[in-house]
Amino acid sequence: MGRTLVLGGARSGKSGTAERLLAAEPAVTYVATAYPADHDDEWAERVRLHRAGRPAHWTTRETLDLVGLLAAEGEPLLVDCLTLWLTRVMDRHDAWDDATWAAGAETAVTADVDALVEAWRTTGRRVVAVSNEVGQGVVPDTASGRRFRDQMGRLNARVAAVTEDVLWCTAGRVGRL
Ligand SMILES: Nc1nc2c(ncn2[C@@H]2O[C@H](COP(=O)(O)OP(=O)(O)OP(=O)(O)O)[C@@H](O)[C@H]2O)c(=O)[nH]1
Repeated sequence: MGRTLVLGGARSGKSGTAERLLAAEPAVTYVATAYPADHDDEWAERVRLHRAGRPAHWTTRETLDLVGLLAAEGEPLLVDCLTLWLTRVMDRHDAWDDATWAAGAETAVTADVDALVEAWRTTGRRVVAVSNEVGQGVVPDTASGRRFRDQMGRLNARVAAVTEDVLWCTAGRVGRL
């Protein structure tokens, strides 16, 4: 049992690292928080390759309901990834615009993040989550980009604070934080 957070940048090897951690499990639920494969052609091809690369006995769930899955008992979960989860939570609450952010979206996003962190902290399942480190590039030139970067950094830090094992992927190599 236990929690593992796998952090890194794009194409750093995060997903493969997370999959290898659970390779010996007899059953795994892969939780895809990304948009469904009909999002666009390039995305559909990526999703197809990811699916083809996963063990055939794994189950795939496409959902944002991480809290529900973490609260339930069951086989290990591989959550890929917290970055798309946050993106879609911000979409759902119309959180990109300054006016809507101030008018209630900040409160709604914060409540969802609080619930996720608490569910992650208290889960009894073996869980591995992948997340992107998005704060090491240039400062985004839009307010919404800077807001996302800040929210993502805080979410990663809050999840890491209640995680036994935090791994860092870069250039296909993995280190332990
Ligand atoms: N909707 C959906 N998304 C999936 C599925 N399998 C994988 N994904 C998504 O694919 C994304 C990860 O793939 P990439 O974007 O290619 O990975 P990356 O972050 O660039 O690179 P790595 O660091 O190597 O993982 C995650 O957001 C997953 O949710 C699936 O079956 N359905």
